[in-house]
Amino acid sequence: MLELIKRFSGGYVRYFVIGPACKLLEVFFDLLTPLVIARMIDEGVGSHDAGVVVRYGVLLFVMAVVGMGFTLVCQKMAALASQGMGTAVRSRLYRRINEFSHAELDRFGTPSLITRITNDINQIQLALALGIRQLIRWPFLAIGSMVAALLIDLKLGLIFLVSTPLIGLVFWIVMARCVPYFKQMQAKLDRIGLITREGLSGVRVIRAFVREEHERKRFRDAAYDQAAVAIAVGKLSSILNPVTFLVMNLGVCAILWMGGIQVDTGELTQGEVMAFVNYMTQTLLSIVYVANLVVVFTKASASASRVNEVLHCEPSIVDAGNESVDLPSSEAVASGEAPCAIRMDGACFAFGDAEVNTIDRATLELGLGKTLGVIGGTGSGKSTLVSLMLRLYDTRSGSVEVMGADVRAWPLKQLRHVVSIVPQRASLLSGTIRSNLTWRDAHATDDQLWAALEIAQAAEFVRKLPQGLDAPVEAGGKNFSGGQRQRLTIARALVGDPLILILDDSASALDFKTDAALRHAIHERGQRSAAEGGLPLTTVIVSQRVSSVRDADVICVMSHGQVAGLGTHDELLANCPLYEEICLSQLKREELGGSAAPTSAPAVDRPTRVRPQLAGGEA
Ligand SMILES: Nc1ncnc2c1ncn2[C@@H]1O[C@H](COP(=O)(O)OP(=O)(O)OP(=O)(O)O)[C@@H](O)[C@H]1O
Repeated sequence: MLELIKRFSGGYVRYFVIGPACKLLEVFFDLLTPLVIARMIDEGVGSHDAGVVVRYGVLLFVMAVVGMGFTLVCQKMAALASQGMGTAVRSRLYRRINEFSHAELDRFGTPSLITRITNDINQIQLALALGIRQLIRWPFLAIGSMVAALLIDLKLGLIFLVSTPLIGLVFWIVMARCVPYFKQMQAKLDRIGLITREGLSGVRVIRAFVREEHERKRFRDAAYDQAAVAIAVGKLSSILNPVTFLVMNLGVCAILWMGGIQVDTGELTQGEVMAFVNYMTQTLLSIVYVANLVVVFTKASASASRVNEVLHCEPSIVDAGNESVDLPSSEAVASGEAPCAIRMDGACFAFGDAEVNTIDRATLELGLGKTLGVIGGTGSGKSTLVSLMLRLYDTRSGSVEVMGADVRAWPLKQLRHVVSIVPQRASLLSGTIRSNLTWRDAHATDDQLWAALEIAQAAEFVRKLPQGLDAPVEAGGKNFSGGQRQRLTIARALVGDPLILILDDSASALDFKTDAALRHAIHERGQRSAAEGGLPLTTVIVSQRVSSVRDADVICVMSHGQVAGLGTHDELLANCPLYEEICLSQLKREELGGSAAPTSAPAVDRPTRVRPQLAGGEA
């Protein structure tokens, strides 16, 4: 917590000074009040002098108004500092999360990051506001009241010296037991967040599979789990108030009893006894508030360590800070001297600290303008393989090169402008079609957007929308069908003229005809840019469908994270049993043979070098 305050309190130091200073002045008036009341009783009430009572009454009123003025200033300072600092921490946290590579996002998990940026920062803001408003007030009020009481009468003060440590001890014992529960409560909140998020985002499929009861139970269990911890804390702390008030009231009784005797003997006045009772109440109530502050600060400290954990986590994928990578010239492409568009050499990758590689010694080369098809069973590593090509993850060993330069040497922005991916899950943000299409190029013209929509086979349905490019897109694109969402995300990836386009199973919701038309249009677009003197478009198509990859220049067959086969459709049919098996599971044998000429006619003279590598790494 202190670390966050040190780091983010920069522009708010004055609020941290003025706020507590005002509070101190307010405490001064609070301490003075019992003395004024004592005078009012002794000098006014005791002698039946209404004038004196009114005078002291006016004084008390003025003190209350001035005290309230200080309170208001302090409240304002607390609000400005806590909201300002909270916003600064939240912005920094959000920035840091955006810097994270997929590895860090996997490590923390989205629900936990959401809880940290919302609930945890709220706890910190609450603690900051209460800190400014009350951290000074209650300890000073407690100590001040005790000192004032002892100054009035030392003997009666002994009651303070017994009751205050007694209550302090009870608080200490209870708090020591409660504190460990607070951390648990935050973790349990994370779980509730996770289940809520899964349940709400997957509500359609949950209903389709009649899993409502199961999901309700899962949520109920998580909520009860969290409630159990909260109840345990509640039970422990429930003894605090009764004990405090018991001790306080016993103390008041003792003061009235012993004070009464002293009033009889003339050692004390009635007003002083009343002042004593007020100070006693103030002291013990202060301890209650201090204990509440301890609870708030303990929770905030648990939250602060969760926020710090994210802030201290360095993104594993950072820009090397290099100048931009030079792209091959069209002359180099024409003369066949251009480097490969993509080259992997023994690339290995594993998620987190896993011992087994998810991608194991992947080696392949793809010439500029060529098409790579990636096929394989579910979970064989297709998506992970292509995510290495735009450095969403870093390899453990081996290398990945794009246009002849290691992906680590590329400025990330340039790499991700050159390589454009359409992820497996079509993701659209609320806004308009235009705002979703211009992610890669904010200045794209309408003509460019329509051209991308045409290639993505999306122009027809967008044209039918009354607002066209400005048609609204709801959160997650839920006002579009799965196939329409996929086509819009493909169009988005095409805007800004990428040189390498990766389609990660992103046409799965399209019918076969539209899928074929899409691949044809992408190929034509590559041909056009090459003919116009630009660099040809290189395409990577990840798919479970043989029909989507069979015409690719190179097909990479993935199995258990390894490249089990690499070659054209015909070559693989001849030498990769796994590929043949996949083909036969989707096509009749007579549909397999004598593959048609590739639709993606070579755009460059440089042939794609094929290095088949069988499962287990043997060549
Ligand atoms: N974020 C992750 N953390 C840990 N393991 C993961 C993660 N993402 C994927 N995996 C695992 O890595 C393996 C490869 O996953 P990947 O998504 O690359 O497979 P895929 O071939 O694309 O599958 P599919 O065709 O079903 O999309 C799987 O076993 C999967 O469980």
